[in-house]
Amino acid sequence: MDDYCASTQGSQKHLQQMIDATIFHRLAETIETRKQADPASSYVAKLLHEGQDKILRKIAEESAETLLASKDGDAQHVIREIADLWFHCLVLLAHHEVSPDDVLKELQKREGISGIDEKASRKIG
Ligand SMILES: N=c1c2ncn([C@@H]3O[C@H](COP(=O)(O)OP(=O)(O)OP(=O)(O)O)[C@@H](O)[C@H]3O)c2ncn1[C@@H]1O[C@H](COP(=O)(O)O)[C@@H](O)[C@H]1O
Repeated sequence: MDDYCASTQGSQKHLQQMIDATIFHRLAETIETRKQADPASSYVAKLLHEGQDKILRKIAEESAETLLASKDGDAQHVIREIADLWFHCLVLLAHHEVSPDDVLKELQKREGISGIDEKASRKIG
């Protein structure tokens, strides 16, 4: 039993190390450091300094550009626009003092729950 617990803890630690190493987390850490940076030398600091409305405008802009890239049928362009969109969403999360982990945990909670079933259960209540 002790061996089992040790091995489970070992794999959980390994999993956590893998999660910590993702670009989402590295980028979120960089964005966090930019809260103290000079807006003249950092794009993220500039966005955070200009505030929520500027960040939301960028998200709306990048969403529209994603839509246009998709309608053009250009998958590589879609990838670049979604990268812009996700990046600006990470800046919005930092503005709200929350981490990408909170979003990942929300997705994890929904894992395996069909959107069709979830919607139907809303109608019953
Ligand atoms: N991943 C990104 C990233 N993706 C996109 N962008 C910037 O997001 C902007 C996208 O907006 P647009 O294409 O509309 O460009 P724009 O017209 O110049 O923007 P606006 O003047 O309208 O605000 C561009 O300036 C891009 O350079 C990014 N800027 C920064 N990062 C990451 O954030 C880190 C910190 O950046 P700094 O804070 O600038 O050091 C970097 O090391 C990168 O890892």
